[in-house]
Amino acid sequence: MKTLMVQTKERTYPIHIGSGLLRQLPDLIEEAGWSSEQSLMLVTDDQVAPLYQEPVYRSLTDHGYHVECVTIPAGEASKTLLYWEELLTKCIRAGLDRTSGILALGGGVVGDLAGFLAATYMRGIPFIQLPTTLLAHDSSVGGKVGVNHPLGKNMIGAFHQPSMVIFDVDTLHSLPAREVASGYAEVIKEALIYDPDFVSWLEANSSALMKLESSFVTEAILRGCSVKADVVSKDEKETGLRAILNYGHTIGHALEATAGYGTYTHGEAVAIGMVGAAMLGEELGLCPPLAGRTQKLLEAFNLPTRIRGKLSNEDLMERMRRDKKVKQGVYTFVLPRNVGHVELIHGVEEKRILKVLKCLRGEGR
Ligand SMILES: NC(=O)c1ccc[n+]([C@@H]2O[C@H](COP(=O)([O-])OP(=O)(O)OC[C@H]3O[C@@H](n4cnc5c(N)ncnc54)[C@H](O)[C@@H]3O)[C@@H](O)[C@H]2O)c1
Ligand SMILES: O=C(O)C(=O)C[C@@H](O)[C@H](O)[C@H](O)COP(=O)(O)O
Ligand SMILES: [Zn+2]
Repeated sequence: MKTLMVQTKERTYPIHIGSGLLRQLPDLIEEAGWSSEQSLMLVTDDQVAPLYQEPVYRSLTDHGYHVECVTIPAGEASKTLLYWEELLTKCIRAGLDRTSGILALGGGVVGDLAGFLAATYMRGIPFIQLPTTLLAHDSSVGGKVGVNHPLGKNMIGAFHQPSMVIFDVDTLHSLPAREVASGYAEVIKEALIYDPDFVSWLEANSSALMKLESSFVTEAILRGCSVKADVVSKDEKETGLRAILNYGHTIGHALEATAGYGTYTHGEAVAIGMVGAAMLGEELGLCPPLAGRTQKLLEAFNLPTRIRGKLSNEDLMERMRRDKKVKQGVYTFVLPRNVGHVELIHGVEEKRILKVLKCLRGEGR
């Protein structure tokens, strides 16, 4: 098992990464000060439940915990206020109190929703992230929790740090290929924003990584989580630096919401968004040519690099105007300066974005 630490004002907590960790859950959560006197709620989705709920439930109840299990339908469409309210009702009915804890067993959807539940139930109770998707190496760390609104991604939420992240890499072997690829989009993002050597390593090892060869995937998760943990430790609430973790997300989030949640996976949308950001960086003369290299890297991980389907520019632009990084109504993007280095740029002209959207539809380059 490898352990990284996240150090924020709210709390310092470990990210444990390794094989067989779900079997060691009772011992690991004890490290976070949890004990069988607490009631627990285990939140998961209906695709993860048949795979991993039972062993987790059994190991905890065998150690004397009282555990209530709740399941949401799998997929982005469940990350809503409706399911949040339904889960709150279950917490109240189950009699959870301020000493209770929530376990989020699943991908980013479960983690964000269960985390928001933990942030808001009785004004905040502890929770532990048990990520089961590759993408969730990103979502489980850093305390951004929340739900979508029909008008925009993650528009409702909070910062609420988990007490611990326990990433059992064995769970990745049941992931559909599309979700493996999607998870690598955020790994590639972490490399592109922070670490040129990491980018070269991903380029050199895409084939082993896509096959989920154990030492490679563990290293990718460790390096990705290190970037995330470092950025979050320096700027927990996104007053500055943390915005770089949003690379590719201005276009990405607009695509997800406009196409309908779940049409693109989050990672696919971010992949297209990163190509768009590289094109925009080039268009504005901020960086040397990077879009081609970005695209090649994403393609090596079977990720899309062009917009598909009929999505209107008006709808996409409207979503981008509502992006959470926007201040004083001007379009705001995280854009590259070079490989491994990005910056937050306010006031990008509409005509430049429209030109990039045209390229992303395969009409310009
Ligand atoms: N909070 C953050 O900092 C942050 C960071 C990145 C992404 N996110 C959010 O995360 C969400 C995307 O997360 P995701 O990609 O994990 O999606 P997800 O949670 O929908 O999981 C993807 C699919 O994989 C299934 N699945 C999960 N684990 C599995 C396993 N081990 N074996 C088989 N199937 C499994 C799920 O049931 C689902 O169908 C988005 O809502 C995104 O906005 C949040
Ligand atoms: O942790 C962050 O900060 C990120 O931006 C990570 C992103 O990968 C993630 O998708 C996050 O949920 C986006 O945050 P948002 O504030 O743009 O909703
Ligand atoms: Zn993301």
